[in-house]
Amino acid sequence: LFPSELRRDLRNYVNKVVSHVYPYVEITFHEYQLDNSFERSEAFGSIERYLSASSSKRAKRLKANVIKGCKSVFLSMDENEEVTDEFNGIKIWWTSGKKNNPQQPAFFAYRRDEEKRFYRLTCRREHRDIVTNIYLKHVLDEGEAIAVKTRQRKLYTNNKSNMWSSIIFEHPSTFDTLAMDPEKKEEILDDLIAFSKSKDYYKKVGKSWKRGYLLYGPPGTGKSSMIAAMANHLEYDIYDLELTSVKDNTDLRKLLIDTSSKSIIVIEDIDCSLHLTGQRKEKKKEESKEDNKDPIQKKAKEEEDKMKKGSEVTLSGLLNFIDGLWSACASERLIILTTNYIEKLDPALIRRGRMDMHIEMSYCCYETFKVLAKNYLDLESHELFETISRMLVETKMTPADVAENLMLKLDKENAEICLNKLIKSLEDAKEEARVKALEAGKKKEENGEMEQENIDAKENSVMNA
Ligand SMILES: Nc1ncnc2c1ncn2[C@@H]1O[C@H](COP(=O)(O)OP(=O)(O)OP(=O)(O)O)[C@@H](O)[C@H]1O
Ligand SMILES: [Mg+2]
Repeated sequence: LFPSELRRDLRNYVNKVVSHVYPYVEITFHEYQLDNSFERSEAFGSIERYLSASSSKRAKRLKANVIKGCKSVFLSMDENEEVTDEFNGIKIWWTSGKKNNPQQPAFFAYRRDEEKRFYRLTCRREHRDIVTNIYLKHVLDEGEAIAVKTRQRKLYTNNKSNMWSSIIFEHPSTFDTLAMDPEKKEEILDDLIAFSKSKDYYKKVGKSWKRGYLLYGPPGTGKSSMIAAMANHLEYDIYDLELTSVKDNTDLRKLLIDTSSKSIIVIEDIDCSLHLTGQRKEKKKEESKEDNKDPIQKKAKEEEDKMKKGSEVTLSGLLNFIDGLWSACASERLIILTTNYIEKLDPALIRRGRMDMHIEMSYCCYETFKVLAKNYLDLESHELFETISRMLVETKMTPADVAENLMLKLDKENAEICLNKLIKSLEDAKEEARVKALEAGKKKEENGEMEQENIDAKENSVMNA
């Protein structure tokens, strides 16, 4: 009856009128933003998690997904279900649905139906600003937080072919089981929590969202345990970077770009990895010699040097990374270096700003011992504690050694036997230290005598001459 043009005009007109009086705003979030996109929309995932956590109690028809390798069941709203949410007294409606797209090209036809899903938010028009500016951010943040909590965390290591391979990370160490000075522990915890919450702050000051910790101290004082405790506390993944199997700076960069957000990048025993220490100083010397050479020649020389050395990661490559040049592409990372010898490291590597916090893990003190006694023996106090406290001042013993003594190994062992075992070990250690000191003293004396003899001999020869 109607000419098609007129019909179209009329429909447009009706739509306009309806949208003018219709008091609601609708926003749709598709699972795949573009029809030809393979990448699942992050927002969709966050909304799904948010709704399943906050509204699934209210939705009547739910869909269960069992996550692979995980024992929990993940409930989400079924299709065409509606739930309401409240935010600051505002009512928001969410519906889930499926998009039917008959014109979908055959190429994408293998996609399962459920992969064309969407969530639609409806709110009153006058709430539009609050919903788009504040509520949606809240939903996305919450959704992301849920994802972090429920995901299985991984421990990644780099292999020879310059890729990360992962296993599930299940280290039992936590800040509760970590034995160290309680004040220091508190300080570290506060620092970590402040970091994990300061996304906006880092953005504001234009820094990439990362933080560096240097853990140093003798073997067996809990450096690796501390890293595991940090990862457990923040629920981050760990990337354990073995620098010696990274070929050169380019490979290093690639590995680093491959790391995900919310992770800790760990380089253990940095003093043993490569010749990072002092290398820069040598280079500087060379450079000043070559300052008057023209740049092309210089570059050629550098390349040649690199080839000769069989190309490897350099200190400056590592510094570049730590400075966030390459970590700028993604955020929320901790970088942790550990070493047994802090004095061996190039100061450039550990200056403040690169390594924000230097944490010393040291020999067992009384406070440390008390935590271990509580963890291993369930003991808060005992008459032998005083003796042990005194002995720990006199004798250096690592928490690892103390823990070893406190471990209940045989059925017949009890707390008192363990404490006595520890006292015995402390006595032995003290004796050992005494003998060592004596020997060292003797050697020094001998050396001193020898030097004196040398001087005497020289004087004699001068006199004779
Ligand atoms: N501070 C500590 N609190 C609790 N347990 C500790 C502590 N220090 C050491 N241990 C115990 O000793 C073991 C070895 O500690 P850890 O591997 O953390 O030492 P480390 O400092 O990393 O040593 P290394 O320098 O040799 O790598 C741990 O498995 C843990 O059980
Ligand atoms: Mg270690």
